[in-house]
This record gives sequence, C-alpha cells and structure tokens, in this order.
Amino acid sequence: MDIRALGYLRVETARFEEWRTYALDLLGMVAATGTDDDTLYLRIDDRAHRLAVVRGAADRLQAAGWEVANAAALVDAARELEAAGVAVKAADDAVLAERRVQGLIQFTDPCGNPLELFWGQAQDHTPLGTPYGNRFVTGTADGTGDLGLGHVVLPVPDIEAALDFYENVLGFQLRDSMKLPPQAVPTAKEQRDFHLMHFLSPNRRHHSLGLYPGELPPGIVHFMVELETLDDVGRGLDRMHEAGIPIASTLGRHTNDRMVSFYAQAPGGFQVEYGWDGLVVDPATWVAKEITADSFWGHRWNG
Ligand SMILES: Cc1ccc(O)c(O)c1CC[C@@H]1C(=O)CC[C@]2(C)C(=O)CC[C@@H]12
Ligand SMILES: [Fe+2]
Repeated sequence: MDIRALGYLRVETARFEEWRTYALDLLGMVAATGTDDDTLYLRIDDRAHRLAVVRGAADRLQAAGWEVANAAALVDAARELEAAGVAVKAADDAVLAERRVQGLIQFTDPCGNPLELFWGQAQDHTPLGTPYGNRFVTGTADGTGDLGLGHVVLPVPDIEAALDFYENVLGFQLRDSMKLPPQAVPTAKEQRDFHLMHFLSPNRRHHSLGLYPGELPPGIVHFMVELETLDDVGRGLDRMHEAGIPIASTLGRHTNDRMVSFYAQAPGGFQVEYGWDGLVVDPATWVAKEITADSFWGHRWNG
C-alpha cells in the first residue's frame, strides 16, 4: 500500500478552551479556518490544517489521517484493506469538505484505533505566522521528503496483530523495537517478562507511528511535533514551565531517532512530545533493529 505520511490528527476534547491556549500559546501552532465552529483547526505548515481539536464529551483520538498520493492510490488502498478483511467506509461530501481533502476512507486497525486515508489536502498559501518565530519540520530541507505532521504513538493491546497490520497491510517499514518492563505496561493483555513496542514509518522520518503494547483510555499515548531549532524546543519548555503544565518527561535524546525532546502533559490525559533533530533514514538500506535504551541521556519520566 502506497501511504506517504501522517497527514493529520483529530482529537476530541472535553477541555476545548484549555486546548486552544495549549496549542496556540504553548505549542506555538497557528489557528486556521474551517467548517465547524466547535473545532479548532491548527496549522503548522502549508497544509490547511494538521491538527483538529473537536469540542466533545470525552478526551480521545478521533482519527489519525494518513496521506496517499492520489485518487488511484486511494482506490488501491481500499481494495487491499477489504481483501485483508477490514471494513472500509467512504467519506461523504460533508466529511471531505470538513477535512479539506478530495478523497477519504475510514476504517480501524485490529485494536480499534480510528484511521483515515486521504488524498488531495488543501494548501494554505498564506505565510505561517507562528507566535514565537518557531518553525515546524514536516519535510526535508532539500524538499525531497514529505515527513508528515510528526509521529503518533497508539495503544495496541494486541501488539502482534497491530504490527502485522501496519507492516503487511498498510506497508509501513519497521524501523526498530524496544522491550518495555511489565511495570511500563500496566494495561497489557498478558503477563510477560517484557512487552515489545515498535516504531514504524511509511517515509523517511525515522518513525511516524509508535505502537504501545497496552491500553490507554484517550486512544493515544502521545504525538510528536518537530521544531527546526533546539532553541524552538527550549523556548517551548520555558512556556510549559511558566504555564504550570506538568512535564511528563525531561529533555533528552532518543537512541533510535536521535530526537532531542521533552514530553508535556496535554489536556485530556496524553502527552505531546516537542522535539528537534529527528533522524531522516533511507528506507532502501534500513535494517530493523532492537534498541535497548530509550535515550542516550535525559528523558526522566515523572510519575
Ligand atoms: C523510546 C522512544 C523513542 C522515540 C520516541 O519518539 C519515543 O516517544 C520513545 C518513547 C516511547 C514510550 C512512550 O511512548 C510511553 C512511555 C514509555 C513506554 C516508557 O515508559 C519508556 C518509553 C516510553
Ligand atoms: Fe515519541
């Protein structure tokens, strides 16, 4: 299946006003226009929006939207999903207009995580006026790689079924895996000596998707947005501290994608990873690995 990138995320929240402040004033995203008054649309690059925060009753992931190149690729993808026994729903015109895309299908992964595939997302050609001069990284500097929004880590209690689905049905490349101790996965389905977590991508970003082998009520463990400079990340950390936002993990550098990042608590019980200097890989030469530590330094998790 020819998926290119993580295009967007949709998050439902019972803490809508808090999210507005969090996304605009702390993460430094930019408010965009959209069709639904009860949705906050957020830009981080030239796409119409990359994050949609939807006013609702619960705090949960509504959709992870993955991009394909064109209409033919979406038709092929729908056919492959159905051949794999996945129920696929085509979007109606209202959904297409709301998402600002030309084609879209909806389905779930084997653990029930809500996914969308789309093509033809609208561009916003006005300059991105970020509040702190911060810039987000969604492509390679030479323009040859669309790296997408960033990455998302999804809870997948059936980790084997999930890995099989993302590798062999969606066609993502496994980049590496890491053993988590049982205490890091209190909601795991079975008692084991360790639980594997996996990192995958359909593009040159080291990972666009993390698979966490347990259950989490918001349906998302964290999402990551990448900033252009270390100072962008440092200033973001200052803003979180000043706003009294709990820092879930201190600044550190990951071993697999070499990202320097911190994790801040987001409204609704998951985290946002704010990072810099993530690894861009060559999929043609990559070999899957096991990492035996999450970070070279830092990333002290709180509670
Ligand atoms: C290990 C790692 C590499 C790259 C990343 O972008 C990244 O987020 C992580 C950390 C993943 C992971 C998590 O998402 C939830 C809490 C986890 C399971 C831990 O307890 C250690 C690693 C953490
Ligand atoms: Fe991450």
